[in-house]
Amino acid sequence: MDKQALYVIKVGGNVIDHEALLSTFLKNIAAIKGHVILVHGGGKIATRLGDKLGIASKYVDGRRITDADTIDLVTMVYGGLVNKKIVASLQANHCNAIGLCGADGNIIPATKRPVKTIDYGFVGDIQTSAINTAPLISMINGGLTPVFAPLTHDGNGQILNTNADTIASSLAIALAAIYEVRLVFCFEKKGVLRDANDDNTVINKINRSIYQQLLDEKALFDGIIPKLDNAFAAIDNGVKEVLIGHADDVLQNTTADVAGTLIY
Ligand SMILES: Nc1ncnc2c1ncn2[C@@H]1O[C@H](COP(=O)(O)OP(=O)(O)O)[C@@H](O)[C@H]1O
Ligand SMILES: CC(=O)N[C@@H](CCC(=O)OP(=O)(O)O)C(=O)O
Repeated sequence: MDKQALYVIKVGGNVIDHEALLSTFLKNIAAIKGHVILVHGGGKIATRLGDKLGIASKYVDGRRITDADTIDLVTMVYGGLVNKKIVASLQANHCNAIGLCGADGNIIPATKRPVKTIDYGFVGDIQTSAINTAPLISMINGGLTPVFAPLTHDGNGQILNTNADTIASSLAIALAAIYEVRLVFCFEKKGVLRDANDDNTVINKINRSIYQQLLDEKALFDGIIPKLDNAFAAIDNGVKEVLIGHADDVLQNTTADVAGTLIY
């Protein structure tokens, strides 16, 4: 029997932080025909609320250094504020969303990142083979739309902070045996751009050699690099298609006529 399609969709902090963009995006998510898992970030909001609370944010290689105060902050922001607002908004659009983090149903166990030169604190690394897909599959097949906050757990009661792109690609890989998975990264740009400030310079397709070329040309910086690494990890591990595009194009990116950047 042919596998059913599943869209694993990730939305980032710049969209979540923009009321109008987020509202349109969630309307579109609710309109998608077929199975969807939504993974959200929210780094920008956590940074802003942290500043108000006197918890300064520090990133190394795109990953937040997560000390004891910071893990409490991100648990509140990602697992509470952002996750519940998204779920309520999807419900208002008649999409039967259910809010989760990696600890719920033990779906995403993780290991605290070992200290090498950098101590990332309470940051979790995922082993894709450890993901428990059974509760997710029953939710999806039961008509629910799981909405994941970027939090995992160590199995001993400790919540861990895990990058949302990594959660999305790990879930996509874990579910690729069951579904035909398309992973869609949604952000505030039209795709991977030749010139990061010009939305008219979308690169339609990127393979590993083009990726290396773009790195050599210094056309890529900041979060787009780990996003592409997660995209290639997905493609290398059974995910059928990976797209990087604008949040406004999410509906189009669940069709054959895609907008943005295709990773192949
Ligand atoms: N060539 C590029 N094309 C697109 N974005 C780029 C490029 N180079 C750097 N970037 C930056 O990468 C960011 C996307 O990564 P990130 O901030 O982690 O997004 P998100 O929070 O949505 O996951 C963009 O907002 C942009 O500033
Ligand atoms: C460990 C780590 O860095 N976790 C991320 C999780 C949030 C995230 O990924 O948010 P965006 O998708 O909006 O960037 C963080 O705290 O920033």
